[in-house]
This record gives sequence, C-alpha cells and structure tokens, in this order.
Amino acid sequence: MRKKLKLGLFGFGCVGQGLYHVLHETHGGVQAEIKKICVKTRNKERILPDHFFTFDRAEILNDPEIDVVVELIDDASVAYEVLKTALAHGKAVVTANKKMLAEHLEEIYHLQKKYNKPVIYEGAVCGSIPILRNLEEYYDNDLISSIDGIFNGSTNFILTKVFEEKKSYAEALKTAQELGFAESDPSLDVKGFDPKFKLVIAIAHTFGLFVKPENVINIGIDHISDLDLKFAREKGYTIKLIARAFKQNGNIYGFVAPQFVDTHNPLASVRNEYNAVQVQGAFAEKQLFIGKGAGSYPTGSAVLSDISALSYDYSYEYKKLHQETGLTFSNNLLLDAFVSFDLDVNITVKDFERLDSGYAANGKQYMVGQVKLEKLREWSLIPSVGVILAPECKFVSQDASTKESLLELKTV
Ligand SMILES: NC(=O)C1=CN([C@@H]2O[C@H](COP(=O)(O)OP(=O)(O)OC[C@H]3O[C@@H](n4cnc5c(N)ncnc54)[C@H](OP(=O)(O)O)[C@@H]3O)[C@@H](O)[C@H]2O)C=CC1
Ligand SMILES: N[C@@H](CC=O)C(=O)O
Repeated sequence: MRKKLKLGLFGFGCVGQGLYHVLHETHGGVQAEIKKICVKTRNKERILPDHFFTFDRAEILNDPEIDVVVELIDDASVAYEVLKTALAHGKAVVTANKKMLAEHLEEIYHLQKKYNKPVIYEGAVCGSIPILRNLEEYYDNDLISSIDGIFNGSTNFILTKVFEEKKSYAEALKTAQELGFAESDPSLDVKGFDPKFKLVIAIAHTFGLFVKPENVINIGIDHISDLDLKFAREKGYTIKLIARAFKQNGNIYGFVAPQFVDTHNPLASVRNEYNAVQVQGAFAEKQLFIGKGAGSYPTGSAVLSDISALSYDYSYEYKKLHQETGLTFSNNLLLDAFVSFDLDVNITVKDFERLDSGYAANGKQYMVGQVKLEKLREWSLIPSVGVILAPECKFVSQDASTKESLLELKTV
C-alpha cells in the first residue's frame, strides 16, 4: 500500500529548490508534502513564505508527524549529524550528500539495521541516472566485473567548454558554479574528490565492499595544461575525467583520473553536465547509462524518485554485501599514462616500468609509458605536472602471482 509522506527538508539551495519544483509539478503523482524546511542563513530572500522555514533542526527532527527527512545541505558533517538523529527518531532519510555517504557508508549501513529505517540516495551518484537501484535490483544476479564512466558533471562541463568552445578553464568553472553544478568548494570537483565519493558508494552497491575514500586515488583535471589540450586536439582525442572500479583476482581496484578518449569511445560524445555509467556484467555484458549528472531539476528528480520509493517502503538491501566474500581493495596497479612536466621537475625514465616515448618541447617534458598508480598520484599533486591516462590504457594488477594477474583489462 502506498503511504502519504510528510517531509522535513534540510537545505533549500540548488537541489532543495529543484525538489520543491519537481514535487509540485508531478501534480500529486507522488503523495508527499513538505512540512518544514531547515536552512542556515537568516535574511536570505526565499521563493516561499517565511512560515515554511526554520533555523532550528530540532523543529524537524523532533516533529513526530514528519516521516522522512530529506537532507540536501552542502555541509557533510552537519548532514551526518542530521542523518543519525533522524534515524534515531524513527525517520527514514533521503540524501544526495555523496561526501557524507562516502565517508560514513559502513556506519550508515549499520545504523539502518539498528533503527530499522532506510537511508536512500540515488541523487548522490551521477544525478539523474538511476544507477543504484539498478545495481541493487536489476544486477542482483549478474556478476559485474567493472563499473566506470563520467561521474562528475562540473568537470565534464568544463572539459566540454574548454575543448569545443575554447573557453578558458577559469571561465568554464565560473559558469559551472553559476549553473549550480559545482560543489560549494569546487576543488572537490576539479581535483576529482566528488567523483571518487560517488565511486566509493557505487563500489558498495556493485561489489559489496565498503572502501574508505582516503584509500581511493583521485587525480583531477586542475593540472591539465594548454599544451596537454593541444596534444589531445592534434591526436583527435578529447579528455574525460573517468571514475572506474573493477574486479580482478579477488581484488577490487578503483580510482579517478583524466583519460584521453578516442572519438569511437561512446564516452567521447557525453558532453556538458551529462554523466555516463558503464556496467560490465558477465551475462548482460556492457550497458551504458547516460543522463544529467548535476543541476537543480535533474537531481531534484532523483531525490523525488527516492521519496516515491519510500512511499512503497523501499530500502536498499545491500545485496552484493551478502553475496561477496573475501574481496579486498588494492591500488597495486600499473597503468599506461601520458605525463607532462616542467623541465625542473625530477621525473626520470627510471620512474617508469616501461617507457614508450619521451620528448621535450615548448619548455615541457613529455613521457608516455607504464607507471604505478601510486606514483601517478604523487606526481598529480605537483602543480606543474599533468597526468592523463592513455586512450587504450591497460590496467595490470601486480597483486597475485597466478596467471590471471597478467590478465589485462582494456578500456572501451
Ligand atoms: N548541485 C548539484 O547539481 C548536486 C548537488 N548534490 C549534493 O546536494 C547537496 C546540496 O547541494 P546544493 O543544493 O547544490 O547546495 P547549495 O549550496 O545550493 O545549497 C545548500 C543549502 O544547504 C543549506 N545549509 C547549509 N548548511 C546548513 C545547516 N547547517 N543547516 C541547515 N541548512 C544548511 C543552505 O542554507 P541557506 O539557504 O540558508 O544558505 C542551502 O539552502 C550537497 O550535498 C551536494 O553535494 C548532489 C547532486 C547534484
Ligand atoms: N558537483 C557535482 C554535483 C552533482 O553531483 C557534479 O558536478 O557532478
């Protein structure tokens, strides 16, 4: 039986207002009503009358009439406090806060069991793309070997504007902020933290493994230089920030890094704030989901879908967690990368496991070859170093001595 829900909303910014609009535009399609909205800033102009708003979280959290707390604020620590209190007070939670989820996912899993109340969060991973419920329900029995794609709308928007419209990086970032795509701290986007948080959540629902975000390597797009862009254009490539996780030899590997992408790769045509998720299963084989990964209405629609799911008592069962045993997370990988750096940076041939080419031009050095993932992370922290994976990058596991460890996974 479908329930009519009373909602307590935290946050009325880009996504909160998006939710408000999509909820009212379904014309009763979803049986839910926003009772109160908790926000932070007093004296801010709002599109709704004052009586909707409160600055006191307890007004929502202690209200026995409110069934569901919808958490859409831009502060991960406060969001976690809100989530814990809401569950303890017997309320279900919908959230789009990927930073908070990635940092506390295992605890949140246990809290749901303890209080017997669900936390669902489709809007937290790739905006409007319905991936989590698909991983939970549709891919319940398929053996998934990899999940990858474009998991951040802002950086895809920036790369599109820089490549196609020759906009400057700063100008493109400013537009992404104005359109509400970027995080309040945009370094989370451009340094690859935000897609990493989404990947951490996706890994739990794909492989049944809780990984701490600090154990997952993220390389952003902020050190990509004009010369790297020129190189890509000359070769007929574009650059995409790719999040990926895959299973090999009982290990799960996962990381975020920019990659040259050939025009035949379907990800090349995923532009602006669109995201894409590719799932590789043993039986269904490859499937690609594309949709808007950021923005007010697209994310609002994912949040609304979660609210609707709660009206039918939906909760994640974390099915893969009960299927998989003995998986470990590892960064012990070799990858094919293109590394560009200023002449005074101490990167040498010896740092490469295999050097395919190297040259100097326009005051920069370029080296292409096979490198350890950990080393790429170290280099990516140096401002004058650009790290971009090769278009046909192979990922070679160094973890096991079995034949299978020599198996090379190829990107599309
Ligand atoms: N923007 C997007 O496209 C997407 C965002 N998300 C996630 O959704 C969440 C919200 O993002 P977004 O709407 O863009 O953020 P905004 O910055 O647009 O809005 C943030 C809202 O949170 C409120 N807020 C902040 N701190 C508190 C607090 N301590 N107590 C009460 N309210 C508070 C703000 O209040 P006030 O209005 O008073 O300033 C504001 O209304 C974030 O976790 C983000 O990562 C997920 C997917 C896509
Ligand atoms: N900042 C994020 C917002 C959605 O998750 C992004 O750009 O993808």
